[in-house]
Amino acid sequence: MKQLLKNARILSMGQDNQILDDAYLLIDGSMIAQIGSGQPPEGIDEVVDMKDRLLLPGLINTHSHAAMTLLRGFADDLPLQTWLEEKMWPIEGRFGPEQVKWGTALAVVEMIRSGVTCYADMYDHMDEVAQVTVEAGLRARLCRGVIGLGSSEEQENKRREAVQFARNWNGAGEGRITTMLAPHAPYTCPPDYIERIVSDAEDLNLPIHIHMSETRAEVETNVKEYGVRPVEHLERLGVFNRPTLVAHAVHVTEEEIQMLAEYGVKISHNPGSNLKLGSGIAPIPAMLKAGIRPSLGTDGAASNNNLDMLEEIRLAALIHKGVQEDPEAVPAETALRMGTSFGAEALFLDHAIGTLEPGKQADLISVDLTGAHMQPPHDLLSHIVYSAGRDDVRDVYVDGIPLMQNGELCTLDEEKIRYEALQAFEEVKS
Ligand SMILES: CSC[C@H]1O[C@@H](n2cnc3c(O)ncnc32)[C@H](O)[C@@H]1O
Ligand SMILES: [Zn+2]
Repeated sequence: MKQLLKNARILSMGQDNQILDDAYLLIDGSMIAQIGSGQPPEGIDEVVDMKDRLLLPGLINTHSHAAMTLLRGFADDLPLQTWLEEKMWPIEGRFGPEQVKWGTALAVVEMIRSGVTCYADMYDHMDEVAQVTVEAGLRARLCRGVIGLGSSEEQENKRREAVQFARNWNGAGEGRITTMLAPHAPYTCPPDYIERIVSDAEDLNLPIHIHMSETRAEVETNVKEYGVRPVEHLERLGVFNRPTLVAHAVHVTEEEIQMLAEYGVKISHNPGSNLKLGSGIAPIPAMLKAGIRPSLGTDGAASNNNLDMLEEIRLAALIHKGVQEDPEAVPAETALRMGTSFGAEALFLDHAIGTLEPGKQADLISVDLTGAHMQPPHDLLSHIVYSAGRDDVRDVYVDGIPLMQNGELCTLDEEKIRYEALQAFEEVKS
């Protein structure tokens, strides 16, 4: 089927950031076939008028725990370890497939509404996450996060489950679902366990996703237990010999940044979560100088407390300017790339998504340009980064399929999801 989105303004985020005016984007099947200005092609099955809308690549959330929407506001204003050990892990221990299913569905509604077309998720009961994602039509890189603090039998069961999930779902949903393996963190997985997971990742030819150097306390504990900081620790365990995406990387030195750059390790910067948990601020300007292209993630809704990628993009553009006392620390264009094309690279999907270019999958969003806060419309990239809000997102397409049109969800029953999610939370709250 051929769909024509016409009368639009288009920000492709390809090599340059030029905006096309009075432009069209032709979708053939699941892919972008043509982008141009002026007279649109003929022989179209469906035409959508995008007057007063800016088309741009879908936003890519490279680190989340979707089902944690059920725990939004459950425990605020605590440091990471207390928050995890005393609040999150006890209630997550009572989560079953129903909690993960409806918590994830709620997250997926929130993400689509705020312009996310692809997300990475690390959690438990991942069959539910994958099923919900396929039904919603979103794209995702999914992994069963494993915490190796239990008996060796428990460890092995979780590892087998993670491998099974990664094998079963890689390529599902007409290729929209891909997978990874995820040892949760150096402080929750013993070294030999991480090594076994690296070897599984090699066997399956899949990337690794892991939390790393999120807090100063984590780094200090790692030094006490293993004699080295987390970056060197994971390097010694062979993690970086695989394509790897690390979440956070807040407490990393210049030398460590150099090492991560040399190994081509991908970074998911989670400014909202890091600020709320008081973890610190990742040295993003130094990473950019070293040639790393950091991506952006929300983390779970219990530490953020939303899944709004436009907010993460704005935070990334603002906080580093403040910390560095340098308004050029993270320019607007870089911040938007962190939420789009750098996100695609972080999920090893840049051959398919991240920019609007012929030959790529039609994963795109439209943003309404008529709001008072979007005037005058002379620098639209600036407005997206510094001014737009999630309610400005009007249309969301993945693989050329509309998931939201004119603010109406096309694939999900939002009211039912809201109801079921609250029920699922009631069952586990004590
Ligand atoms: C084993 S599934 C994922 C696991 O990660 C926990 N989690 C959520 N946010 C964070 C964070 O910022 N750092 C470390 N771990 C986090 C979540 O509660 C799940 O237990
Ligand atoms: Zn996380």
